[in-house]
Amino acid sequence: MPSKLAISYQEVTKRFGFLAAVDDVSLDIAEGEFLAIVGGSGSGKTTLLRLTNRLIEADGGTVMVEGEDVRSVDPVALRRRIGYVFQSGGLFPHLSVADNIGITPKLLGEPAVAIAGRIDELLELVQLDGASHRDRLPEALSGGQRQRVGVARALAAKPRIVLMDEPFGALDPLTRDALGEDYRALHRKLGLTTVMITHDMTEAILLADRIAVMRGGRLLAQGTPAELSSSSDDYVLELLSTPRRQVGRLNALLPQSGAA
Ligand SMILES: Nc1ncnc2c1ncn2[C@@H]1O[C@H](COP(=O)(O)OP(=O)(O)OP(=O)(O)O)[C@@H](O)[C@H]1O
Repeated sequence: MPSKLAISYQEVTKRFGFLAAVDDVSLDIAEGEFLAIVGGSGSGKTTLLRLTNRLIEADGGTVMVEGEDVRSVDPVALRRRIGYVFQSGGLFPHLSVADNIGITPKLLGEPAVAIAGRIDELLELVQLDGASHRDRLPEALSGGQRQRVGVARALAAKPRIVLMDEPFGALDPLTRDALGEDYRALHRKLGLTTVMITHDMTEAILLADRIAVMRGGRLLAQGTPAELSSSSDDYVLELLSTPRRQVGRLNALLPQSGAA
């Protein structure tokens, strides 16, 4: 069944000097989809994300968001429509948790009472206890808590699209796993479209509906994990084989009756 597109990259190119950081990329992301972008360092993942909300401008091709060419949309208005979660949370260090979360609604001129209610709702949504967290500064939070606040802030203006740049990369594996699962549940519950960059193919397979693989600015392959496993590209197959190799090694090293 054809679904509406949340984002469509059409032959998009972005150069920095002689380097094509994003090189002729065409990719459609349907509304409600969870897409992971996987690729090595410098493969163009962040550049592609930043082209989506006009943090940078394409040199060639077209980026469409919800049916509109982003060039025809005011960049500030566009950014308020699209949530963005940074690797390190990207929180303002001098603002409390509540003020960090409420900053976009405040800039949009929403009444203070509505913003306070929204902050409570968002803290609950990302499973942080409001009473003990809302007045803290980011420095008084763990990495996982900071990322939860980062997600709450990205959702504050009720975006339908959320872009995430390695949101869970700096966390310990257990927190990372828990946060990934929690975010996936939020994505479903709120009917979001999510584009998440990750270095980790296992995370991509576990969380995303579809995976896009980038290398040297090019989109090498895209599809469900099952579709990617029939790719003819060696790099894609190598990336996909990593989780399986890890499972094999773990199974060999851990006793079968070990903790679940
Ligand atoms: N503002 C910039 N000026 C010059 N070169 C840039 C700029 N931004 C990115 N690049 C270059 O473009 C290429 C792609 O960078 P990008 O940040 O998109 O990669 P990435 O896949 O997100 O990498 P990582 O996983 O390390 O974050 C890299 O070679 C990078 O050095």
